Amino acid sequence: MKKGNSKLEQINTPDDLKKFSEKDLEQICAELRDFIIDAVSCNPGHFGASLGVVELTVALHYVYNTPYDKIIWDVGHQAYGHKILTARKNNFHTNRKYKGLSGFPNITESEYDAFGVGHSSTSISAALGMSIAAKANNEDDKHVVAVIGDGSMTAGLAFEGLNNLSSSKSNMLIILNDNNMAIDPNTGGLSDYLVDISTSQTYNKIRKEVIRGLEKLKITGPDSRHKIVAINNSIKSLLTKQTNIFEGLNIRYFGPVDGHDINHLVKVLQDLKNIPGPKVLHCKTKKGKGFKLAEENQTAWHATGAKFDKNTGEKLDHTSNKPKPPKYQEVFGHTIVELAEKNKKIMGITPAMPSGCSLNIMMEKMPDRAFDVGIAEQHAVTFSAGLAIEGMVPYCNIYSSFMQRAYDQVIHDVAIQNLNVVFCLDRGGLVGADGATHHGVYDLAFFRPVPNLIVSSPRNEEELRNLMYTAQLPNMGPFAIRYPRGTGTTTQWKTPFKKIEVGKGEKLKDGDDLAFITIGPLANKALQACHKLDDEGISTGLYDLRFAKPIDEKLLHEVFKKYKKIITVEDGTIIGGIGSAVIEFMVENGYSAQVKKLGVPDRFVDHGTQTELQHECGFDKQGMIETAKSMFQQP
Ligand SMILES: Cc1ncc(C[n+]2csc(CCOP(=O)(O)OP(=O)(O)O)c2C)c(N)n1
Ligand SMILES: CC(=O)[C@@H](O)[C@H](O)COP(=O)(O)O
Ligand SMILES: [Mg+2]
Repeated sequence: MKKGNSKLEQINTPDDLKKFSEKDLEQICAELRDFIIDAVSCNPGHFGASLGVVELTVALHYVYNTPYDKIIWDVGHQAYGHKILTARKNNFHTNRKYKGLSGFPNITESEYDAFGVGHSSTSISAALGMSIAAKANNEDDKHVVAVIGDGSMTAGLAFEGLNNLSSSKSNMLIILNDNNMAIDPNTGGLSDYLVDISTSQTYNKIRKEVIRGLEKLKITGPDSRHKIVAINNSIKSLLTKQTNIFEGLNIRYFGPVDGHDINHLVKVLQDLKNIPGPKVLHCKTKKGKGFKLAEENQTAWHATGAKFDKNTGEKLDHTSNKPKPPKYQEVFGHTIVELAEKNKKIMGITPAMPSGCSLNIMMEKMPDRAFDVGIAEQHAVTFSAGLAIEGMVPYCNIYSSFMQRAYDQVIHDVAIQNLNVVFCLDRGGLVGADGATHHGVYDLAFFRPVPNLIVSSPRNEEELRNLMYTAQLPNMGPFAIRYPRGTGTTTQWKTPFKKIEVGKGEKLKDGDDLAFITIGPLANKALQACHKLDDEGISTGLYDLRFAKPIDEKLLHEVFKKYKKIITVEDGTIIGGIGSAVIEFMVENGYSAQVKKLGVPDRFVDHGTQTELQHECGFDKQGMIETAKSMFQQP
């Protein structure tokens, strides 16, 4: 778009947008789409979802009086257009960067971000709360809109919201953004059902049969036309009620509408503003709309890991061509297949993250033994419990931060019954650009108090394999293996399986003055810190716990007998993690030492690269060295 002709250039807030006439909206949508493509091509982030809701975004801000009216974007990975139209266009280039804009709506960032999101399926419940609060605050003119995708609609939480909404007097609107995709193809009956109500096959089929029946009874004809229309209407309302899940719940259903027809969307939303009671607008959209490659390969373009050429789509990944270590998720994906080939009881479960956690490798090779259960973390855990109680060995892979959803199921359905469910917690630790909602930093602290549960974290890829192998050996019970986002350290990871003794840590280096106690891959950075400190005259030891539970008491006795200065290091909260465990051990066993805990402090950590965030929290190599030195400077 040439300078001067651009309308988007003149828009900084929704009020600016409203100054344009409806006939300008198509051009504004095209410019907004280009802006998103341009921005994400230079600064990687979520992509397809935002492209798919460009028209919806423009229509919503055109029709509603934001920020007074509330729009709640479920998950929030589709809200780039919303951010650009709400006073953040000029710093959108900082999206997901350290100290820059958040990749998700965030109430501290903008008054237009009505509710903080990142985890899915919260929008209906939050919108209902906000709409009831509006009534209580005498803001009867306030509109509340939840925008939720078909994938997010599969979660139990969304249905809990719907159930509550159905018996309320709220006027809120749910926009069901149906692109028939989650990150991977959406799974389960709901997505089929949405296709079904879109084409209204059931309604049309029954209607035709009824009309044929009436014709046979010879009550059709010109003079009985009005009767037929009346019968037709009552059949329609009956059938819609019976065949439409929302109508069946007393939530009026409108649609499906073409979510890319901006002018029609504006009209529909204007009409819906005047319709009281809870309602759903079913909007059909295409994920990746307007960028051919993203339309064709929606999973790969859900989020762009690297910069790309916006004309060709070619990824501009300038890292060297040397063989790279695999990502931890890939080690999981290949190893589970190897183990499942040997142990026929092994099954794989993921709640909607098959390509994210690499269970897709098993799903392809063993479709009857690997399941994507939709965005349904709670169900994933209890489903795994059901498999385990009948003798299967389920590997339930859930991103650490999404596991927060299923805590009760871990305790109630798995741990109390001591079932051999293997929890593979991918994305343990600070994850980087997704920020506070996605950091997997609570798992060590929330799993440690659960009886029966083994809590482990491998130092490298080889150990991940061996822990996965160990977890399926007889009489193991619930077994959690937590590993980080990203790559490990070696290309030589595919070694023969070896059992790791449960609860056994490892001394990695001997020293005299100070000991580091770590868990997970941070041991590798701690080792570098040790060498540097040794060079500078502080003789350091290094101990990798490997298990947060059961903790290696023998190893800890050895440490506390030898050292009076100890630093614990973990990529997790310093409250409740291994630092806390070590101090508990010290107190319970009557030792005294100066112990410093490094890890995620007692506050929420925003987004940035993993390196930047570890540095900010003070548990990178430099933080370890500085903390160690400071312990020798203090009286
Ligand atoms: C509780 C939870 N589980 C998993 C995810 C990971 N996740 C993010 S977006 C997404 C798919 C969402 O699909 P949909 O709602 O249809 O949105 P679309 O991307 O199709 O616009 C998933 C599984 C999440 N954010 N929150
Ligand atoms: C929005 C969301 O929750 C996911 O798209 C998440 O950002 C994926 O993270 P990974 O890139 O670590 O798979
Ligand atoms: Mg979708």
